[in-house]
Amino acid sequence: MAQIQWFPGHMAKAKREISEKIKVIDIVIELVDARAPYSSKNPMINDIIKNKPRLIVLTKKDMADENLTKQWVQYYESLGYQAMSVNLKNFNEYQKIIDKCRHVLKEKMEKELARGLKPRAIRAMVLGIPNVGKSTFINRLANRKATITGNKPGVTKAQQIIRVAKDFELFDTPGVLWPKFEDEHIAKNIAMIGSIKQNILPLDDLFIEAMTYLSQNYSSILKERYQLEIDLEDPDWVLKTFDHIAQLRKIKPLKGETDYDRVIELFFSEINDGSIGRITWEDTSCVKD
Ligand SMILES: Nc1nc2c(ncn2[C@@H]2O[C@H](COP(=O)(O)OP(=O)(O)OP(=O)(O)O)[C@@H](O)[C@H]2O)c(=O)[nH]1
Repeated sequence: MAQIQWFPGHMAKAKREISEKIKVIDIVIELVDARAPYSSKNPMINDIIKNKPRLIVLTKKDMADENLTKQWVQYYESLGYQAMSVNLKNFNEYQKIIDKCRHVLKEKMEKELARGLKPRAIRAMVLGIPNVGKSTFINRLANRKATITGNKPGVTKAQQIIRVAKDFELFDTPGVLWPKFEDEHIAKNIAMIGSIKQNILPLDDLFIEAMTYLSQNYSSILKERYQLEIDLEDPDWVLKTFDHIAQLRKIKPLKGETDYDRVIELFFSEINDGSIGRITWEDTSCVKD
């Protein structure tokens, strides 16, 4: 779960460090969370990475709504980016990511060879806001086959470039970027996907927002998981929802009242571990810029 507190100083430092590293890489692998593929993007990413080739990877596709994931991949492709969705817990997916990077850079590498330059490995860097799977991605590839290729010019000692395939190298630390904080819709979504601590926002509000969204978009999940049907027209729907879940899950009352905090805790733990079902918190109509 995300722990970073972002201050202007942190943001400037992250931006500076990434801009520096970008100089020695061929491609940026931008990870976003498939459950909120717009809200989990860094607001300044275009400015930070400029025209560097980029692959947008929607992670956690196993936790997201399949149809919406397709829609989002198509959306990013329609903007001219290479995009794909993956489940980083599945090792087979990693090869697809590397293949896609090779595809993106095919022409560039061929041109280099034609100019008489020595064949060399593609060099990539992983970027993304907290909790989108950056460490999972790097660690998994590194454990498989990690050869430290030593310090290269422009790379500080603490940061190594690791070779993960014959023709593919990766920075062993990711670029951690800040999320968009500016509007409530986005703050809610990044809380839902664990990129900011959920308790930064009032949890009861977040619970109500989530239940409203689920009843409008995923009523079948509510029915299946909690045998719950919400009537948003009913002025008492919130209290009824709390009572229903408390009863269903046998949550002990607290001083004769429903233990609201326990219900909220249980609900968010099921959201966080994905046991609630596959949910995406936004479709492409939410894009503003
Ligand atoms: N189900 C599922 N879980 C994933 C996937 N990718 C990552 N995770 C899980 O998501 C959580 C966060 O992954 P990390 O790799 O720590 O994410 P990060 O971007 O490095 O996070 P920070 O260190 O906060 O910047 C971990 O519990 C991972 O196991 C995925 O594709 N599917």
